[in-house]
Amino acid sequence: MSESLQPIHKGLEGVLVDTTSVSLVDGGAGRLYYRGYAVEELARKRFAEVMHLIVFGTLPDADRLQEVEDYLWVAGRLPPDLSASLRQLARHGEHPMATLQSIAPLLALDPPTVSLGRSQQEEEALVVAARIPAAIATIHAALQDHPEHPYPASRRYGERYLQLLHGRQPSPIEVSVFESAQILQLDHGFNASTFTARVVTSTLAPATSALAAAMGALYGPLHGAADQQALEMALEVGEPERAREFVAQCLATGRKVMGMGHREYRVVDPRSRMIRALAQQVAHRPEHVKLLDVLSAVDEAFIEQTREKRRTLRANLEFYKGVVYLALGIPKEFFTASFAASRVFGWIAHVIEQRQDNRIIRPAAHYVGPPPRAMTQ
Ligand SMILES: CC(=O)SCCNC(=O)CCNC(=O)[C@H](O)C(C)(C)COP(=O)(O)OP(=O)(O)OC[C@H]1O[C@@H](n2cnc3c(N)ncnc32)[C@H](O)[C@@H]1OP(=O)(O)O
Ligand SMILES: O=C([O-])CC(=O)C(=O)O
Repeated sequence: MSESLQPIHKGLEGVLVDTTSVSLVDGGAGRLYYRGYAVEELARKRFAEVMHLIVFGTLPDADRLQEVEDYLWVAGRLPPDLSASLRQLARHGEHPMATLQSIAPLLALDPPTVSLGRSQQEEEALVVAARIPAAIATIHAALQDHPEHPYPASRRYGERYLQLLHGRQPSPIEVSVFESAQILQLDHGFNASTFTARVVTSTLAPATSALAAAMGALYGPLHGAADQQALEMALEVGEPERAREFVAQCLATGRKVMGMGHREYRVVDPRSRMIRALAQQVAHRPEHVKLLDVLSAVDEAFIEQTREKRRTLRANLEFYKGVVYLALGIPKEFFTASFAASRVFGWIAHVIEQRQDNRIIRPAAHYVGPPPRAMTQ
C-alpha cells in the first residue's frame, strides 16, 4: 500500500510498536502490574525493592536489598565538583526540570567506587538515577540560596530523599507515604517519556542520553508536569464551592482540567485512588486539607459534567499527587523532578529491554508539502 493510502495513527493511539515485560497497564479494568505484581501490593514495600523489581526483574532477598540500598547510598552522593557546577547552573533560576535535564547525562561523571556488576552503559544510567535526589536537593538549596544539607546517613531511599531536601529527619509515616507515592510512579507501559527513552536507545545513543531525553518529555504539561499544573489549578479554584463553575468554564472554553483523562484508562487510574488515600494520611495542615477538598470537588464536578463525552474521563496519577508532595514539604516546582527521580528507574528498565532486541524506531509520515518542483531563482 502506498504511504498516502495508509491510515494515519495520530498520537500512535492503540498502535503496538513492541513488546515489554516491565509493566502491564490494564486500561479497561483500571489495574496496573509491575512484572506481574499488582501495584496495590507493591506500594507496601520499600522503594528499593520495587525499583529492583522494575530494573532487574525480580524482588530482592534481604542480602540483595541491603546491597542495592548501600549502592544507592554510595553512588547517590554528588562529587563536590559536580555539585558546585550544578549549583552554579541552578542559580540561573530556570525550572528545576530544565536544569535537571541539562545536567542529567553528566551526573555519571566521576563514577563511584561501587558497582552492581552491569554493563558500563547500564552502570552509568544507574549512577545518574542514584544521584538525582542529591541533584534535586542541590538545585533546591541553590534556588533558596542556602547551603546544601549534609549527606544523610540513612540507607533508606525515602528517608534520605526527604532529609536531603529539608535537612530534618522525616517521620516514619512521611517516609512510607513518600516511598509508596514513588513506587506508584516507577513505570507505566509505553508512556511518552518511556517511549522517548526507547527511541533514543534505538539509535544506540548512550543510555544517559536516553534518560535526559525522557526527562524532556516528562517536563510536558500533558505528561509529567501535569502534577504541578493540577496543584496550581486547585490554588486557582480556591474554594470547593467554585469547582462546578470552574469545570464548566474549562469545558466551555476547551481548557484542559489538569490531572484528568488518560490515553489508556477507561475507568479511574488505580494510582489516583491510592495517591488520594496517601494524601489523606499526610494532609493535616488546614491549607492542605482545603486543597484536597478543592480537588475532590473538581473531581466530582468533572465526572458529572463529562458524562456525555464519548470517552470516560477520570482522575489520573497527577491529580491528587501534589497534596502528598506539598504535605511532605516538596515545593510545587519540584513535583515533576520528584516524579523523574522515580520514573528514571522505569526508563532504565526500558533502555535495557530495548537494547536486548533493538531495531531503530523510525515511523513514516504522509508528506503533504509542495509537490516536487523546479527551482526558479
Ligand atoms: C503521568 C501522566 O502523564 S498522566 C497524564 C497527565 N496529563 C494530564 O493530566 C493533562 C490533561 N489530560 C490530557 O491532556 C489528556 O487526557 C491526555 C494527554 C492525558 C490523554 O490524551 P489523549 O489520549 O490524546 O486524549 P484526547 O485529548 O484525545 O481526549 C479525548 C477527549 O477528552 C477530552 N479531554 C481529555 N482530557 C481532558 C481534560 N483533562 N480536560 C478536559 N477535556 C479532556 C479531549 O478534549 C477530547 O474531547 P473531544 O472528544 O471532545 O475532542
Ligand atoms: O501512561 C501514560 O500515558 C501516562 C502515565 O500515566 C504515566 O506515564 O504514568
